[in-house]
Amino acid sequence: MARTAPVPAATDPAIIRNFCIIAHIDHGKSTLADRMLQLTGVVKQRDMKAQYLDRMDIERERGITIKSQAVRIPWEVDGTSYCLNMIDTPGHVDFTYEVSRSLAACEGAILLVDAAQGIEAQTLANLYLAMENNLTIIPVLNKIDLPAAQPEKYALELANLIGGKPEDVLRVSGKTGMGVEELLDLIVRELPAPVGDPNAPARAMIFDSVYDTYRGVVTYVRVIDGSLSPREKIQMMSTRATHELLEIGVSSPEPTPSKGLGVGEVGYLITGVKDVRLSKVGDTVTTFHKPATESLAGYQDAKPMVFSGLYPMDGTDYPVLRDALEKLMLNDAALVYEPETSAALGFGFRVGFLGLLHLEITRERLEREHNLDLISTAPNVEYEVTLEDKRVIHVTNPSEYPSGKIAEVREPMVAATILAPTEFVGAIMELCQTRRGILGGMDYLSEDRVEIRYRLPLAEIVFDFFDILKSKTRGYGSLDWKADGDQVADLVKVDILLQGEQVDAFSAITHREKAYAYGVMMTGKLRELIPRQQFEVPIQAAIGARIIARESIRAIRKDVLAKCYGGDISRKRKLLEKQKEGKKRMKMVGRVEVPQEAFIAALTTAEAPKDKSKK
Ligand SMILES: Nc1nc2c(ncn2[C@@H]2O[C@H](COP(=O)(O)OP(=O)(O)OP(=O)(O)O)[C@@H](O)[C@H]2O)c(=O)[nH]1
Repeated sequence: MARTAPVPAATDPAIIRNFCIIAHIDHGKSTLADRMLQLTGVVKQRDMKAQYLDRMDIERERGITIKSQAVRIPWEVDGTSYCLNMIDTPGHVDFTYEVSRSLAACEGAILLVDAAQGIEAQTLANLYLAMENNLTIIPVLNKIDLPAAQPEKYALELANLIGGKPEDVLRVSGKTGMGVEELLDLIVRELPAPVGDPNAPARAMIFDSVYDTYRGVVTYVRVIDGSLSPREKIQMMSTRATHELLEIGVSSPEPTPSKGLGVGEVGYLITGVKDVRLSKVGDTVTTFHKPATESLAGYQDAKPMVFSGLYPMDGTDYPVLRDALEKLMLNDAALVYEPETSAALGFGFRVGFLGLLHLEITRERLEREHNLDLISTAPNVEYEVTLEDKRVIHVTNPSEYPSGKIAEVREPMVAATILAPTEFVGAIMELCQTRRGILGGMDYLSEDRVEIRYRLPLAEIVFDFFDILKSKTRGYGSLDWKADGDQVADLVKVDILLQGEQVDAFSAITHREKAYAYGVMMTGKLRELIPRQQFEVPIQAAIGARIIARESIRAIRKDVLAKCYGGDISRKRKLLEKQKEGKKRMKMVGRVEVPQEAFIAALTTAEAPKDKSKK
């Protein structure tokens, strides 16, 4: 990596401005950030690649930002050189905690809204987070170069939302660069300079922590009080663990060592630790020799919300999966896992994620970076089960759900915000109602757009809720949610049995009223997916000993030689060999042969089986 001369220790806080850009997904945050880097000469034209800050391949391919980064940008206003620190925030709802820590590192936020789309659910969620952190907000309309842009309409919407005049809403285009210089000027003029006590014991907040193969964990911090210097011994206030500061520096945007970081500054620390868990987002860094007594507010441990079993398609890949998860964990403090076994799927892991996107990204990284083929079981949430003897257990896997003696079950809830054009209100309410939602309130943002708030069980939205919302609102609906306590729920475990044998991978915890629908759906699906055997195979769905749905696969003797007339023995042998090959990929459930594909298809296709009369 290219490194320039060390930057001096401690910049005068009066010339520092720390800001982030907050926006709904795809409203152009990364493009605007790129344009700023280019305009200020931080990144040379020839080095510019689209979305400079999105470093991970998957991020770039999917066009989403997962990990935040901070970049120092010089900008001159009225003859004074200012030092702007731009902190990039992840844009997806799964990473709300990381967003909130990035915001806490700033004094101000650019609230970026697509001038052709208007305010969306994450615009609001991020705005509320920024307000909770007392940030100064600069409203900006982006993509005004688009023919479909309606700046007048949405400037009014924004002004109504945060107070102020529509004409004060800046209009820019991250694509053409229009308005971006004015925006940089506005950042200097409108945002307050950081304040802190330079003589107090050091306190710096970690807002990001990433694992780098060559340098170990790189920790991004914002100094609140005091200062940090190279070679100093630092201490993490949550764990009291101490590390030596091997390198300290700023990103501009390549890592550039500095002689220290003072009040209000943003930079990175390298201590040689190899596990991001030792340097957690939200934690306070202080020095060992002059430790602060009080850590900064807002620290919390990442809490997994969604659990899924991950199994290698090929059982011999289990050690590869184990090593891959171990490696990934160094890079992802939110990931938790433990080994589990399934009679149907073999050896695997139960993995906890922040949300569905986190699950998808993790799975994709495992498959891509470690060349693995994986099966993931249907995602579920964590239930708190109180038994009759008062013992409390936490269930993240349906097969661990106790079969009786349950006093109470509690399920996690979320507060969801949905934004959509008013014509879809009926459809959205219907969807939320069928998902056991309770309407919290409704506000009109403008004549034709409405914000609807629901309290919903997390289990009802983790799987396909967003996709259905999108299709019911013809793509216009947006969703954001955050954890909102828990509630007592009437839940049951539905088991699926093949010829009387329970298949653990298909068990599900559902609301009592939905158990029947799940049973019918799963038995129907399996009837289509499992090939006929030489005997009849009953497929049943059961709650405890009570059968709630039943299908059966009729018996057939599959004669692979039927097509072989004539006496060509070598051809016959080939066919028999082929049949044997196929058998290897079969799993035995009791006497029933189930192709691996049937498991995967049953676990991955969410929709109910097609009309059976066609078969
Ligand atoms: N016409 C036009 N298109 C833009 C502008 N800014 C961004 N885009 C396009 O909008 C899409 C999304 O832009 P990104 O910069 O990736 O959006 P983002 O907000 O960073 O997305 P996330 O990282 O997923 O939150 C891309 O296809 C951009 O090319 C703009 O000013 N004008």
